[in-house]
Amino acid sequence: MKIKLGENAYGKNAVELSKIIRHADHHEFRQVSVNTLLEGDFETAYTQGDNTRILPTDTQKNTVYALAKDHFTGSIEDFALYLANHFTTNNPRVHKVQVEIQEHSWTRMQFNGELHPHAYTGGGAEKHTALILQEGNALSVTAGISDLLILKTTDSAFEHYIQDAFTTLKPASDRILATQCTATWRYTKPAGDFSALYSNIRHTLLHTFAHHKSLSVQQTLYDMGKAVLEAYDAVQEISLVMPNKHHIPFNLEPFGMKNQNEVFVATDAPYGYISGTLVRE
Ligand SMILES: O=c1[nH]c(=O)c2[nH]c(=O)[nH]c2[nH]1
Repeated sequence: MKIKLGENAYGKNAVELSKIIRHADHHEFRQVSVNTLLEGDFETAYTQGDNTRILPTDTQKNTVYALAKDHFTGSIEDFALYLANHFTTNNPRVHKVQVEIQEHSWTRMQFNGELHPHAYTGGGAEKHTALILQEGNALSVTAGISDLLILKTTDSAFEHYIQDAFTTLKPASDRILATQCTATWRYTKPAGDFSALYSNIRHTLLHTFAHHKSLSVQQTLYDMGKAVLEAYDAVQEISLVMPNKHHIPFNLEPFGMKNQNEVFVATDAPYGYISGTLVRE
């Protein structure tokens, strides 16, 4: 029997890095988690235990911290591009590099309308994400938001679906719409003002979610993605995952009370899983 090595890659995951950027009048605090992944001419490491071509994952981790000192000064996209380029140009055995960064959101405290110079509150689960793929000179930049918890208390319905022998769901003309949204979008070019693009795209996603009259999560997902592609030429395509975090009306009739769409059971599981990618035709 002949066996050969198929696809393979190696790198360091969850390199947890925080940084203070000291500006004249305030401290900027950043916290990221970095994954590096190398693909290339590493077959003999797997087949023969020959490590002579291997850049250890420990060194990859050290490289992230060392290069952060002077090169993590702006967006996570730019830092990931710098890291990918470093691994590509310094390691001829590497054919493809993937650098993935997740940034935790920290916001400066505000008192009497003034931002505090060095005290922060955490932003919960929401993260800004970036993924760089570099293959020689070819680069792709994908950015995104993960775990964006959003909810609206009206302007959401779900009706006119299939009714079969197992249907118990009641049509809802006015329901809570809640999701922990993950959005990822690929940029057309590997350069740009990625920080400004990120906050503008985030704003467009939120604005569309808030202002649109939803007939389903599927329709809301489509409208959010469409709004981004219409507003930003820099975005080539966008994917959204929007789990439906159900809030189910609680039956108050046994207590002689009418539930006027006010009291709900918030459920974790099971949950609806709605996803979609929007592309330019
Ligand atoms: O927006 C929704 N889409 C569905 O596909 C679905 N299915 C369901 O039970 N509730 C909902 N809501």
